[in-house]
Amino acid sequence: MENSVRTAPCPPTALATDLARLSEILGGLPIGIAALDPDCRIVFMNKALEDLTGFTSHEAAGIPCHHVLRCGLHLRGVRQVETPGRGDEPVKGRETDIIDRHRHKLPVRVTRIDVRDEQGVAFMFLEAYEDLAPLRDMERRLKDASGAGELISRGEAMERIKKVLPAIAQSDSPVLVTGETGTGKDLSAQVIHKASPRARGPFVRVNLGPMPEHLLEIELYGRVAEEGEAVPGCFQRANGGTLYLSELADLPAAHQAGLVRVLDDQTIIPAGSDKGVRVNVRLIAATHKDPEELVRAGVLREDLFHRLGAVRVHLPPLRDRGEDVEFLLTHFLSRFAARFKKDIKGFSPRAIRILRSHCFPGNVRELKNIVEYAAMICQKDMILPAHLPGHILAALKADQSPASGRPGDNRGRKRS
Ligand SMILES: Nc1ncnc2c1ncn2[C@@H]1O[C@H](COP(=O)(O)OP(=O)(O)OP(=O)(O)O)[C@@H](O)[C@H]1O
Repeated sequence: MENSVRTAPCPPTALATDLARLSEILGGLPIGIAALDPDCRIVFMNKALEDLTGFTSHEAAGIPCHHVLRCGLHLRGVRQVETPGRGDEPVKGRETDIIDRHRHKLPVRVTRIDVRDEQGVAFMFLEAYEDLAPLRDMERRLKDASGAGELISRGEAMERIKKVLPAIAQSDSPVLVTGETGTGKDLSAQVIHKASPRARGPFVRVNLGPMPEHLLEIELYGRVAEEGEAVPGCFQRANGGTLYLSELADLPAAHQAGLVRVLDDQTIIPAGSDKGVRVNVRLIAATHKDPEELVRAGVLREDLFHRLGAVRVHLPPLRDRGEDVEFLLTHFLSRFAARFKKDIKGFSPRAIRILRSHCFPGNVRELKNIVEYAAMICQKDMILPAHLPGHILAALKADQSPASGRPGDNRGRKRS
């Protein structure tokens, strides 16, 4: 404080002593505090602001504030510095960004108060800087949990499933998610993770689709440093969180046996090592095939199926979800219209008839893609048949042909 008082031209001596006391008190506050003189030079900064800016109070004393407090408040417009007490609006809880010691933008909330003498003349300004980064981070996490990652539905089939997901999330058992492609297996796994006590841990997604054996081994269990650079496997990357393995049926039998061992003792052995590494991972596996049939065909090991299948979530195809189709069409249309900044009010009766009669072999993914395409090319306030992708109209025509014997309804068609 001594040095800060030294460079402040205005405060009377009594105040200098007061400031020394004040800085001692302000030093312990978790928000950044700066005192400025009437020329907007730094008089002192407390510890929190020193940590944020990377300047000590001693270094900053006497320097024009915009060199140290590099935020919108001090670097805006023609006047460069918004001068306190000279006709500018009062600064009370103003949200802006400040450049921190690492040259990163940090969101802050700034409040400024005038310190006045007996005549009411402001001779000093105190500014408080609240770090909003933790708040923004929490807002982002809440948005992720309830916004983009939400399973949208209205029909009974999905509502029933959504009701049991929170209970599944609370248990730590492995889960097997089944359902055709695009029914939301990956999304359901994310929902389970986000609602579970592991939500703060990582969610790691691995596609077990075709991969050479030796790479699969490394992808699953990692590699120790002796064989080159150490590579953490997906179990290590997911430590403390959830590992989502899609396309379980593509996992070769030898690796399935390894997976059973990991599920039993939560220990992995990285390639190039003979030492086990303990991991704390919840496993969610998925397949778009019928797991019982896979066991019968010898593709899925029975012991793995029993460990994974104790908790099962089966997502029905979209064609069996009744009112979900229209609900999802409306939901995605409002989302994409907003994203493309278009004022599209809905679907024309004919467009909705066509969509209603489509079987959506790609399920929700296909529906979402169709709406995205239609919203992108639509220049009217309504989605018309002409805005729908060609394959929908072609499928409709094929179904309407006399040879099909099904005039205009292709809902019963299953994905091949
Ligand atoms: N009920 C739903 N509400 C909102 N979006 C959904 C829903 N179901 C699926 N989606 C969206 O559809 C797309 C496909 O979903 P997801 O990847 O979860 O399906 P999947 O069953 O895992 O597919 P695949 O087996 O092909 O990997 C994603 O963009 C997902 O966000």
